[in-house]
Amino acid sequence: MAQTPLDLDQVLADLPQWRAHAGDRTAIERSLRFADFNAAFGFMTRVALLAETIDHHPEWSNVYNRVDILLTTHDAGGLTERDVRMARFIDDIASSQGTQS
Ligand SMILES: C[C@H](O)[C@H](O)[C@H]1CNC2=NC(N)=NC(=O)C2=N1
Repeated sequence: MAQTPLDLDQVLADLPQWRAHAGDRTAIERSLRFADFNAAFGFMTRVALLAETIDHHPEWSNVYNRVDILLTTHDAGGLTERDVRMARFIDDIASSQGTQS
């Protein structure tokens, strides 16, 4: 579902733990480190359940206890409220489970 893209700087101003993607797409990124693979995969499972619920999916990779996440809305060619909602959800979980790396 297409939506009007949000301004990158305004999104980042509200999400201090996220950074701008340094590529040719408008996207935000956050890297997290957990205690171990079990904790990292548990986090990914919780995010995956939200992703299916709101039909909005992160681009991410996992190596042992590390999860690198990129958020953007492909359908809109930029950032939308769905990315902000996903980022806030991730921040909430990470504040109790993960650490920034
Ligand atoms: C058909 C389906 O609703 C779309 O492809 C959804 C699925 N998940 C998505 N996830 C993300 N990150 N961006 C999208 O534009 C998107 N679109």
